[in-house]
Amino acid sequence: MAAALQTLGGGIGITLHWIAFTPTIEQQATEEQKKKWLKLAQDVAIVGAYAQTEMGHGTFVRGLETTATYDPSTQEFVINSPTLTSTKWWPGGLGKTANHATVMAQLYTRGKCYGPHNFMVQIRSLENHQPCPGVTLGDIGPKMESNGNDNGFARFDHVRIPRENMLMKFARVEADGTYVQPPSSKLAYSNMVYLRGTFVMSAAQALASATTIAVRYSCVRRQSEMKPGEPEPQILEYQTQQYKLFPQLAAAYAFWFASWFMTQQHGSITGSMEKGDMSGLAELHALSAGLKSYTTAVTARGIDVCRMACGGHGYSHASGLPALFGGAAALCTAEGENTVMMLQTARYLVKCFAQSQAGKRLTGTVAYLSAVQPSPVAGNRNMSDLGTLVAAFQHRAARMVRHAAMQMQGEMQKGKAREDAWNSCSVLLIKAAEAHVHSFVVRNFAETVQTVEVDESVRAVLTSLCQLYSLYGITEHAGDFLKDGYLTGRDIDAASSHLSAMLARVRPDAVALVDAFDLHDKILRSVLGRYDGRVYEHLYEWAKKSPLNKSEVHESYYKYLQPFLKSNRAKL
Ligand SMILES: CC/C=C\C/C=C\C/C=C\C/C=C\C/C=C\C/C=C\CC/C=C/C(=O)SCCNC(=O)CCNC(=O)[C@H](O)C(C)(C)COP(=O)(O)OP(=O)(O)OC[C@H]1O[C@@H](n2cnc3c(N)ncnc32)[C@H](O)[C@@H]1OP(=O)(O)O
Ligand SMILES: Cc1cc2nc3c(=O)[nH]c(=O)nc-3n(C[C@H](O)[C@H](O)[C@H](O)COP(=O)(O)OP(=O)(O)OC[C@H]3O[C@@H](n4cnc5c(N)ncnc54)[C@H](O)[C@@H]3O)c2cc1C
Repeated sequence: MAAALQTLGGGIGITLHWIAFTPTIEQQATEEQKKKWLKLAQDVAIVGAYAQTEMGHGTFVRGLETTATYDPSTQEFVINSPTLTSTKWWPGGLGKTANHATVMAQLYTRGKCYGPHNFMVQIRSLENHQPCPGVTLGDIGPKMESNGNDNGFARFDHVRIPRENMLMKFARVEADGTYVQPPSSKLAYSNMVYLRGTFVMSAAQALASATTIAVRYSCVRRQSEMKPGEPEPQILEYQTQQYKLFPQLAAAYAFWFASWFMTQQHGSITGSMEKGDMSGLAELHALSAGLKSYTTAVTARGIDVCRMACGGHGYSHASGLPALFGGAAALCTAEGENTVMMLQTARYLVKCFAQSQAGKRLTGTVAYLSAVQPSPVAGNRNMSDLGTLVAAFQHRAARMVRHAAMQMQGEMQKGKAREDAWNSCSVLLIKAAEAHVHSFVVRNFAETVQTVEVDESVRAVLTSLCQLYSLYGITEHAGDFLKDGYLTGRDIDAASSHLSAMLARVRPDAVALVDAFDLHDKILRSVLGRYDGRVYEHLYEWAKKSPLNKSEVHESYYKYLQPFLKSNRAKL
């Protein structure tokens, strides 16, 4: 049943029950509270939404307006939407599906505000699914994609909930209204860190889906003449088609491996946090925010490249690519808008750079910032060597982080306030953070292909894919590598020719590489990407099922076209 609900479309949105509501109980509820709600959620005996974003605030969580005011006389919290802009807006499943929600609200007790905290609120009757007293619910209307999901709105008119409905694993309010501080105020945000981490795998899956569709179709589709008089070639024989698709295919593998690292990091750091060691939280936040931002942005662009590479049929919903693009586009905004998330990573990098300047030895994903020499040693580099490529990306990132941080220091030395200096350098900061995440993805890709337990012939293919991904990144951002002479023009030319060689080397394994994602036709939902390659027959069958083909002459002819034609003919 639960699995069936997961796939239900048509106004039933249960995705967020699984990826946000239930994990929030797991991560933010006490053991007592888990006994009350966790099994109900896991067995889908209740259906929940994660209600944080409001009409007026999504990014700035500290600016949320919904209030939860503690009433010690009844030991209840009063949940209220004081303004129109405080209306909860966007949460998946909130409109028509969920009967519970974890509501993020500003906590007030004894007249003082303690900032955003999570509260469990029943929003619909378990008997007849009608909204509970004081709760107004609805769907926010059609969206770019995912219209099977009822992203909804909710308003609360002084809705009373028991004190025990505050998720109190970290912070709590005692019966007399005393607020007990959490180890870190950011622990209330821990589920967002978790969800951002899962978006890295969603991005990898989405890009894997798109490249599977486009590569398979590019082997079915024959078009034009490569040589006069010869049969039309598979469009995948064109180097331009390989240049479009293979870097996206390589990125899908890169992001898949990055999501493995993200999952492992999340597990290990949250494990330490359970024992009271918060030292890894900052790195976890910076990594999850940066990887989510970088992988979802590259994925959305990459899916559209795959769509365009499939010509007109790529633009049809039969391809599955428009829906994938719409979904991936959502990942760029949801769970922390990409710009804001990359700025969070930049904030961490500037902090680490300052620590490194003060002599601290950096560790983890920023360790390279301490190690990289500012003065580059130019020379003929072996641009097919993975170690050389990784070092180039780390040098680029270190240079850009140093440049952005020094620019900011310069602005402050001119008398600017830190916040103004930050804002006037934020484009540089974003580019530096992107370079940092890019270097992490390349390094992780290289380390994974060198250590993953596979047959040596498979390792050789993965190594070519990693070289292709890295060389593509260098040629696409050549200026960053040339700027301080770390790479020379000859190096960039060498990178370009190696990239061409990699395109040709990956070509024979391209179909095997997408088949390895093992995405069933039922998941791909694409006529172009069918495993059996029978595109044309199924394209025709798909079109015949179009609602417009239910009648030979559509009713619109009689309503509009016929009278219009008649009146025009009458004027002749
Ligand atoms: C095989 C299948 C094939 C394909 C299928 C796959 C994919 C298909 C394609 C797509 C998928 C399909 C459809 C897509 C549809 C929908 C997507 C699915 C689900 C959507 C779910 C979405 C849910 C949500 O959006 S929930 C709401 C999310 N909201 C946010 O994320 C809000 C973002 N804002 C914030 O987090 C914060 O406001 C902030 C920006 C971080 C600022 O916080 P704050 O102002 O408090 O902090 P400061 O910036 O001042 O920094 C202070 C200090 O705190 C540290 N900090 C901040 N946050 C954290 C944190 N989370 N953890 C730890 N530390 C944190 C920060 O670093 C500072 O530290 P220092 O002072 O030391 O520097
Ligand atoms: C498909 C989908 C599903 C969603 N599901 C949920 C859900 O289940 N639960 C939930 O609570 N929310 C959900 N959301 C809401 C989502 O979390 C917010 O849309 C997101 O956090 C962005 O906030 P916003 O929409 O208010 O945009 P804003 O924060 O207003 O951002 C608008 C623009 O302003 C820029 N900006 C904002 N702040 C800064 C800054 N400090 N520096 C630089 N630029 C800045 C942003 O970069 C962005 O370009 C969903 C959204 C979508 C699209």
